[in-house]
Amino acid sequence: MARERHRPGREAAVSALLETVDVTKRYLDGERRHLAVDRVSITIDAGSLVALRGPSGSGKTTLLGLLGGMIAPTSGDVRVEGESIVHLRDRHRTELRRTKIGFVFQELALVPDMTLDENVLLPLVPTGGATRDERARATSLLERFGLASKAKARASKLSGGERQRGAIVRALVRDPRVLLLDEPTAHLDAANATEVVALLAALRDEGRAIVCATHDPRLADDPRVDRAIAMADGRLVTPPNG
Ligand SMILES: Nc1ncnc2c1ncn2[C@@H]1O[C@H](COP(=O)(O)OP(=O)(O)OP(=O)(O)O)[C@@H](O)[C@H]1O
Repeated sequence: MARERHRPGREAAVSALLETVDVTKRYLDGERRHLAVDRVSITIDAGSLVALRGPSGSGKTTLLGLLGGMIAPTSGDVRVEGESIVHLRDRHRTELRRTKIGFVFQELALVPDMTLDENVLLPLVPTGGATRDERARATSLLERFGLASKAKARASKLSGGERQRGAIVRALVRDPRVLLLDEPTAHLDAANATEVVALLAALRDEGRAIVCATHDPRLADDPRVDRAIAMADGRLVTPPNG
């Protein structure tokens, strides 16, 4: 089921930031082929918070990976700000991913033996480390997310909620316009889940496109979510762009 919320006065600011056109991903699993995402066309606007829901194995994580250029499609197109990322050379795709897209994926959790501030600056290491502005930005993000006092704590000593907020800060350190999150409220208690949803809504209000794969009704049914899109067997259950 796709659900749309109308926000009066927001139309002028809205424009397509992310788009897939008939995108398909087929995994080769030994001799077997598995169709994880099947001809999905979806448009995600700037300034929108989207929940992607569906049963386990329906293709949510794969679609997130396709949207972020981390997974190469078998066919179809993926566009960021109107530019196809499918045919970009690897170097350009990596650069685009670094600058425009933030990921918070379950398997990319914080490094337990590093401090929170080291974790947050980690995405900047491949390009020569943080500049003074980037350090200042990381500090102000940690403050904004209520983590300033934990900056020097090892990630292994943080609570689940602090780790999740820390992972979101890390994804924001380059100030991307697109944020993709896999199960951002899983394993959080009610108070922490509510806080994460409020933070995502605030980041949406700054004009970002935010897509969350989620099983969690505390997120998918929250009134601050603009669209809840359901997947089943690799397909969108209802038209996504209405
Ligand atoms: N690397 C892979 N190789 C082979 N099959 C894969 C691979 N990754 C995912 N799949 C299969 O593709 C299908 C979709 O997986 P995906 O992880 O996208 O689903 P999901 O909706 O995110 O599930 P969950 O909610 O459990 O995370 C599943 O059947 C899965 O087993």
